[in-house]
Amino acid sequence: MRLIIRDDPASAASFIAKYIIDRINAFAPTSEHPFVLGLPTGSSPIGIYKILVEKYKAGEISFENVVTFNMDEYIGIPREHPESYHTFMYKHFFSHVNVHPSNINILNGNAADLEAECVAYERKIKSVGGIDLFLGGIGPDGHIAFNEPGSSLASRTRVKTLAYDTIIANSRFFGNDLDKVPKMALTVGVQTVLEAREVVIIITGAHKALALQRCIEGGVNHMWTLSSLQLHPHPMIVVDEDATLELQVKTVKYFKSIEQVAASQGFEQILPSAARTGPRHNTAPSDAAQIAAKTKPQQPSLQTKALSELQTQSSLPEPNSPSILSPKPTTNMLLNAPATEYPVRSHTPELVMDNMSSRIPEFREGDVPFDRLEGRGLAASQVGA
Ligand SMILES: N[C@@H]1[C@@H](O)[C@H](O)[C@@H](COP(=O)(O)O)O[C@@H]1O
Repeated sequence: MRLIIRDDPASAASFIAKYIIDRINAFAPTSEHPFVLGLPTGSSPIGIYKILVEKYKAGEISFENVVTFNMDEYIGIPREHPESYHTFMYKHFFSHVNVHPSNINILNGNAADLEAECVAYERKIKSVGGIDLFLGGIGPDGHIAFNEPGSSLASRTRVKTLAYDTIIANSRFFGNDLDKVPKMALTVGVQTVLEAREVVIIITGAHKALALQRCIEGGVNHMWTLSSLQLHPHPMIVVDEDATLELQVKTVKYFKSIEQVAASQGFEQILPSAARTGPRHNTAPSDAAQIAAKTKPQQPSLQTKALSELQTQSSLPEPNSPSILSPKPTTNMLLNAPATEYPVRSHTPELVMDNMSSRIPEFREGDVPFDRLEGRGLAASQVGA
């Protein structure tokens, strides 16, 4: 788990936008091998979309070969409704960048058969090779997408009844009239999110501080569905200072120090490599090897070996089609990483100056360092050195 803490919502958004741009550019997507991006709605990601649009206009990123999947959509309001998630996405992002309309996927909350719509969505995600990076936000009750408290942690895309808290929270977009807020939605499931190769979450504001605390310092729990991220190999949560208000001071200090120390020592965010996730259905082994080569392996010989081992065993069985009543979670390929694989790490876009090492007393000759940390300072002679 990486928890990136920034002063304010704008700095958190800037961090994530830069991170996504770096990831897409490093991936170098093509039409045969597109980058698959999961996207959220809500007020929290608006700042991220704004920067992505600016950077697209400045020529720093292209969405030409990016396929998108949105997290959720209300049931029963027209797609043209000002508060539909279709409208939101076109207003804040899609209308301003070069993503192909045919590469945009948003659940249809007016489908004649809503359950078939959900099954088809999961199938479509699999058909493009899975989601490379799922960006998300949370509700004040810790829900991710519309996976309300009590949602199964094995859930997949499905019809969901909204919790009263969510209806109240979202009524601000419907003239504060609870009756106008849709009571149901289509949403990707917790398992759908967990199967993304990377998950990046933005959380800002004091009203989400309790949720962040429960999700990070508490156990994995279906009442705070974001806590399921503890089971993901590469989760990154980016927050502002207000969102940390319920965390223990030592938790905040620790995560801040991770960022600084890890960057200085070369242990930044682990990226899902081709070897870790397995070749895509439509990716020839030679392409997969090229992708692995592009991601700056630290020990190429081991990584290449792991990749070729994976390729020989990688006729992964085609997953059975999930169904709403009997979701059959496919084996999480992320957890099948060969033990011999060396991690590939991302570059941290910006650092904050908080270094845990500055709080550790300097070592003086004759000291036993571990005892100094305990404040007991035994001389070397006392331990027979
Ligand atoms: N379904 C969406 C979530 O995906 C989103 O994370 C949440 C938070 O929205 P906001 O960022 O406006 O607080 O709103 C809705 O419930």
